[in-house]
Amino acid sequence: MPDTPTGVMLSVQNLSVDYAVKGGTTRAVSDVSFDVPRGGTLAIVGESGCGKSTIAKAIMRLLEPAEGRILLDGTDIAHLSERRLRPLRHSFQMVFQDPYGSLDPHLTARDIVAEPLKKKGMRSAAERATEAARLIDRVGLPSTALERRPNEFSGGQRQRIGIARALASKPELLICDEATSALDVSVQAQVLALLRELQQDEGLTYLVISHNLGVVQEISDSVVVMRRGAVVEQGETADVLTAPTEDYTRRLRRAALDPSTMSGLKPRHLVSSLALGKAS
Ligand SMILES: Nc1ncnc2c1ncn2[C@@H]1O[C@H](COP(=O)(O)OP(=O)(O)OP(=O)(O)O)[C@@H](O)[C@H]1O
Repeated sequence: MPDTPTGVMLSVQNLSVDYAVKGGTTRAVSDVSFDVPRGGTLAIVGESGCGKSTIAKAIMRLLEPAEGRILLDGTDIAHLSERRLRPLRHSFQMVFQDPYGSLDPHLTARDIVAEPLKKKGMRSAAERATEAARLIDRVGLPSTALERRPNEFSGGQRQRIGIARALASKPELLICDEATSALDVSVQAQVLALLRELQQDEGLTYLVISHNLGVVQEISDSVVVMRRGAVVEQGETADVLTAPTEDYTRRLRRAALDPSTMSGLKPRHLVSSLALGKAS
């Protein structure tokens, strides 16, 4: 389509998002632009309240932007009606921070993963069960997990179920909103390793929302640093994190290196070495 650069899966152009507040609106995100190449990973990082989740919600079209364009594989979805959006919905999926809150506690893992298959039009219950079993295996869980309910899993295992559910729609773009934030550092590393493996195998494109520079360094090719709803700095992750040009990024980096903040910026090899274990 017209002005999406070739090979770009997601192009966010001059995005602004408002929230309705008493007596008017407040601008939470202002004039944000970035491109995510197909098969690549872009991270959005910044302190609490800087607008990261608002951007994710706008791309998921849980919110309608005030201004700007959101080109998904060339189609501007910023203002599409729900009816016109519906056929595209499967292609962009989200993995949430709180895997417990986002999984229906009454359903088994099989039913949780099978639900989007039904929505997608897979009519046969037997086919859905087979595909759910394949996906549960794909995310590194044993087949005994299929019959269990969310409260019978650890946080890392629940996050794997959330990932399997997202994969069931066969998405092209996965938005991970603080997807590993609630997990211990070693479990976090395992989930990041799984996400990387899935990306290599399935050619997925990732938008990763995180306040944790360690996660950003571990998983992303490029990064957008945000503050108070606006972009402060953006570029290749290695460049931005090793030689930030902005004071704000330098402060984020210092905070991440300070053990008392627990943010955990770690050399890549160290996080990778933690990633060798299996599903926790
Ligand atoms: N429903 C809402 N109504 C009004 N203002 C909101 C609403 N949701 C978020 N905001 C405001 O928009 C700004 C951006 O919030 P957002 O949740 O996107 O930040 P964030 O960077 O994701 O923060 P965190 O890391 O804490 O989740 C904040 O100032 C927040 O207070």
